[in-house]
Formats: sequence, structure tokens, C-alpha cells
Amino acid sequence: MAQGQGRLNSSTKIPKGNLSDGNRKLDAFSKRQMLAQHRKSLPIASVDKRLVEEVQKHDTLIIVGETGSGKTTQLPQFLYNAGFCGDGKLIGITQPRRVAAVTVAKRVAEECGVNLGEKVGYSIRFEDMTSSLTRIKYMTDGLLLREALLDPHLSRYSVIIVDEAHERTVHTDVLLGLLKSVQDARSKSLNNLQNTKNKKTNNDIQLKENGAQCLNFLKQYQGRTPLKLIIMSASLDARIFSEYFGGARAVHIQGRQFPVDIFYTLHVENDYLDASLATIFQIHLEEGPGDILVFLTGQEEIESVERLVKERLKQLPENSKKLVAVSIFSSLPSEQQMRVFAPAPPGFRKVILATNIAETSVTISGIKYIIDPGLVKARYYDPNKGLESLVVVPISKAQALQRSGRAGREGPGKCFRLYQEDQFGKFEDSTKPEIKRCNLSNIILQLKALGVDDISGFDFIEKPTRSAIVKSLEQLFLLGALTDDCKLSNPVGRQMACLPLDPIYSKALILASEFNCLEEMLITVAMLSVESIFYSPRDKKEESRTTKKSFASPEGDHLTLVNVYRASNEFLEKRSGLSKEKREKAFRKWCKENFIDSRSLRHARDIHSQIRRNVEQMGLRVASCGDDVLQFCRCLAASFFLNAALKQPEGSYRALANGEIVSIHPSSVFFKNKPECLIFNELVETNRKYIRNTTRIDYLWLTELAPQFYAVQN
Ligand SMILES: Nc1ncnc2c1ncn2[C@@H]1O[C@H](COP(=O)(O)OP(=O)(O)OP(=O)(O)O)[C@@H](O)[C@H]1O
Repeated sequence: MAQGQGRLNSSTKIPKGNLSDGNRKLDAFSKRQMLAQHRKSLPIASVDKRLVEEVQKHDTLIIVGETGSGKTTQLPQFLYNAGFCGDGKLIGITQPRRVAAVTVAKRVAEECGVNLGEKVGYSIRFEDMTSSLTRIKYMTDGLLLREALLDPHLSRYSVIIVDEAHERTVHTDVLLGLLKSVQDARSKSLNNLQNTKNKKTNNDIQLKENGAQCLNFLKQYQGRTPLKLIIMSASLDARIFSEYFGGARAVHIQGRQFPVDIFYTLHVENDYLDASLATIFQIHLEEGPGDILVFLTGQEEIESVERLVKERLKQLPENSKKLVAVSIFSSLPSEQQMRVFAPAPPGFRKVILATNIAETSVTISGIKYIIDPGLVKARYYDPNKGLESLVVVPISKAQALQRSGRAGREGPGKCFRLYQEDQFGKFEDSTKPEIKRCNLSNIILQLKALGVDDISGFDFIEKPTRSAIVKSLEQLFLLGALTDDCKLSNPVGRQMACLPLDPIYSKALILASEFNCLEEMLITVAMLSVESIFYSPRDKKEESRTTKKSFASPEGDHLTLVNVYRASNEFLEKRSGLSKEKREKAFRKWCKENFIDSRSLRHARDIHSQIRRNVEQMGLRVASCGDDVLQFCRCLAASFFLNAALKQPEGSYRALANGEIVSIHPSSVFFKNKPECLIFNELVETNRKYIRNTTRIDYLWLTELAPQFYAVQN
């Protein structure tokens, strides 16, 4: 286990006590009293008036304050109470992650004593929990960008708080640029109106006399308040943001609630999974009560540690077995993610195995111990090769601080860093902005839809490389989303921008309505939007392979996914008479027997209903190609032509767009029986360059269906 000395100390302390345990026993009234007391004890509470004044004085404000000091939950309430929601305006708070938006909104609704969706609500992709009463709205940064498509001046908002800005997600970065221009536009239009008002009141007595005109004018005037923008985090370099916003004011909130002692290892840990496991059990057996949060790099790793925890528990004496493991990662459906927030059964300790999804913003009640191996899985995109790689890299200092900050929120905590202190010293201060390492097609499509034609001229806080912009523009042009002069095409580009999907998937849906196979494509896109439908336990590899074959389509992985989805439909329809619980139980059993991840399939079914609604609203024709699966394969070729590959003599493939030599992923139906030509969904580099989700196509279709690319090149 890690050893060392405490590093963080509290400057503000409140009496010890486990709020959530107490809460359960209290009635609603005393619960509210307790919440009110808790609110008062937060470090931010002592500076509430000052913060409100700062927001009143400055249009842009940067707030840096310790983790857990109360920024996310309290500031919106201070602003609401100070009258920032007059005229029915909203305070919007963006989060980089869905789970944070949902859980923080729930907490704030509870603190305000209202039902979620009334005064306090949240909105995330595929889920809206707001109403006409909502004034404090938590949402993902991506969602606010989408809102700007419909309301370019974000006129419903008086304040926007961009929380956890240190994460520098591509959405946060673009949002900052957009908010800067919205602020500008709103101030200008306000000045114009002010001038008009002055002129009119000076020269035009009629205005005062004409009640209707005056009322109209006032309405117009009041609708255009300046947009207040607040940028927040516990770990951001205020200087960068301040410079970007023309010397915006930055304030620091002092103090944290409870101390978190930091421990480092004395030696380098070569096997961090083994070290994590050892630390979990050392805490469990030697430390006092309190739950554990472990940061791992991905689903596979989480599932393997979960299995190892269960195995090791079997070897412990009966009185030491009271430990439950729960996991959280981004591809889990929201309702499954929420399980980590439920208390452990009485007398049990909970260990949460999480990716960096639980790194910022969230408070998980009961967490006292953090285990941080110091690693994260990050996506890197090479625009020249069109190659995405998933690489495990060291975290930044900012991330380490955020991770330790998940403890010390309800009482003192401990953070075990499974690396040496001098290793920590070598970590980058902050995380490399995502915009510098991701495929930009999606974001460029959205910017175009927002009317930003000159992407290179857009005021990014940090500009992506020119080659990344050019490559993405080229891709969008080839997909038909842009015209020759790089404007959004009508209707295809506009329709693509309306769908909350990767441009290539949106294009596949639009084309599918022409190929009469939108029903199959909707299923395919939904199934591809979740991590992995099939799983194969180590001890049942052969059995799971045989079961998977029963769904396999000779055309490839896409129709195999369609077969799984339809089989689940059939299964559920036959049990439509059962109660919801019984049906769900039967569904899970069926999934288990078929080596299907029930959580992923449930999630895919939800996504399917959402995007089906989207395409219906757009007026696309939803029809099935029935047995004419060739139509579906041709449609895949017409949409994924940029991802076509040809078999090489030695059995590998050459990706036609970039010449990369790639292998078929072992999970594919074509792993052994390889067709001459295929299209794939993903090209990912892990230990090799793999293509995943493939369908057999005829090479000649490419020139016929995508002449814009193949007729020129070949
Ligand atoms: N869901 C919750 N359950 C229990 N306590 C909570 C919950 N959410 C917040 N709290 C309490 O409110 C405090 C302030 O939380 P808040 O999220 O506002 O802090 P923050 O300053 O935004 O932290 P961070 O920078 O880590 O996001 C927490 O430390 C915790 O004590």
C-alpha cells in the first residue's frame, strides 16, 4: 500500500458526521434543515455576497476554488436568490459529463426543496428533465452547443457557468468561443437599443404616448440583457482564460471542507492493477469505515478488477467478506451509472471502480478513500491517417487533484497515489486540450450550422492544427455536408447537423431512407453507439463463440447486430404480458444465456427510440429492406466509403483512404473467413491497428456509389 504524509490541509472545518446516513432517518423537514446547515458550512457560503457583486460588476468572471468548496451546487443558488432569473431567464451550468449534470441537479433540487424538473432541472443528450418552471439548468457542454443552433443568442439565459473548464473538452473549448461572440453580440444589440431608446425619449414624445409601441420596445429591451459568463474549476490556469477573455477578472475561493491526506508509493509500481487490488484489500481490512473509489482506465480493466475482487473475497473469512464492488464507465446506460450513488447494504463497504467519468464534479456519498494509479485512457486522432488510437497515458496534475478531491467532501479522506512523489512532479500541469487531439468533423459541422463559415478564423481558445481542420472539411465535403464553397449544403448538411451523432452515422441514416433500409440502419447506428454488445468470459470462450454464431450474418457484423436486436425484440414481445420487473429479469437472463451485455443492449434500445424520433421529425421515410439485404450493404458502402479496405495476399487489409495496413478485430464475424473487400466503422490502434465492425461489399460499388472519392483516385 502507498505510504507517505498528508499534503492537503483544511482551512475550514465543520463537525464530523456522515450526512447521508443521518439523512435517511430524518423526516423531510429536518432533512432540509440539515441541508441548510450543511450549505452554510461550505467555504463558498462566507463569500456569497462578494461573489454576487463580482458577477454584477463583471460580464466575465473566472472562479477557482478547492474541490468540494461548493462552486457547482451553491453559486447558481446565490445568483438565483440575487435576482438573476428575473423575466423568466435561466442560469445554465455546463458540465463535461452527463453523470455530473444529472447528479448535481438532483442534489440542488433537494437543497432547494423542489421536485427535479421544476425550479432546478437538467438536460443531457437523449434526456430532458426541465420544464417551463426551470430556472437553474444543469446540462452537458455539448447540449448547450446544440441549443445554440436553435437560439444563436442563447437569449433564454442571463448567466452561463462553464464548470470544470480545466477538462478542456472539445465542446468546452468551442463553447467558450461561441459564448464570447454571443456576449459581444448581446452587448452590441443592447447598446444599439439603448441608443435608440435615448433618441426616442429625447425626440419622440409619441413613444411615451403610444402605450403599445412602448410596451413592445420595453419587451425587446428587457429580452436583451448582457450575458454573464462564469468559468469555474478547482484546477485551472486562470491566466489562460483571463487573457482569452480580454483580461477577465479571476477570483479565488479559499478553503476546503475537510482534509484529504495524500500518500505516495515508495517504489515504482510495475503492475498497477495488482497494486490497486492490494490497496483495496489493505484499506478494507485495516482502515476504518468508508467507501473506496478506484480510478481505472477502461471497461475491460474495470470488469477484470471486479472479477478479481470477487475471487479474493471468497478466500477471506466470513466476517471480512462485507465488501461490494460497483462500476461506472461512460458506455454504461445512465440508470446503471446511478447505481454507484446508492449506499452499500448495511454493514458493507463499497468499492467503486471508475474511469475518469467520476473524476470531476461528482460527490459520491460515503467515499473516504481514493486509489489513483495515475493513468487515463485518452483518444488521439491522427488526421492525416484518419487513425484513432486509444492510449493509456499518465494523468496531469490537475487530474490528480480532481481525483483526490472526490474524498474530503463529507469528512476527512485519504488518497493513495500508486506512484512516487517525484513521478507526480513530472506530470503535466494540465491535460492536453481535446481539440488538439480529436477528429474535428463533428464540431466543424456544428460550427457551420451556427453560421461560422471561416473555421480557421474562429476565435478558439487554442487553435486546432490547420491540417486537422482541412482534413475534417474534406471529409465533410466528401460526405456531401458541404458545398464546393465550403458552406453547409441543403438539405443534407443541415439534416446531418440536426442529428446528435457522428457525421458519418448521420449520413448513413439519411442515405438509408433513400435505400429503403432506414429501419435496419437505425438499429445499426444505435448498436454501434454503445461500447460492446457481446462479451466473452474467460472461462467460457468457446461457448460464447458458438452462441454468437447463431446471430451471425454472412454479410458481416452490422447485420449480425441487427439480428441480435431483432431477436431481443421478439423475445420481449413474447413476454409483453409479464410485469415490468419479470420482463426485465427474463430479458437479463436471455442476455446472459446469449453472452450479450444486457446493459449495453438496453442502452442501444433507448438510443434507438431517440434517434428514430429524430429521423421521423425530419420527415425521413422509415422502411425495412426485408430480405433484400444487398440494399443495406450497398447503403453501408455509400455511407462508409471512406472506411473501405481491400484484402492483401497475406490476409491483412489495406485501408483505401490512407493506405494503412490493418487487421480485422478478433470480435468480427470475418476474423477467420475474410472477404475481398469490406467497409468498417472504426480503425483503432491498441497493440495493433484493428478495424472493427465490418461488412462485406463489392469493390465496384465504391466507384458507383462514391465517385466523388473513388472515380478521381482510382
Ligand atoms: N450528491 C451529494 N450528496 C451529498 N453531498 C453532496 C452532494 N453534492 C454535493 N454535496 C456536498 O456539497 C459539497 C459541495 O459540492 P460542490 O459540487 O458544489 O463542490 P465544488 O466546489 O463544485 O467541487 P468540485 O470542484 O469538486 O466540482 C460537497 O463537498 C458535499 O459535501
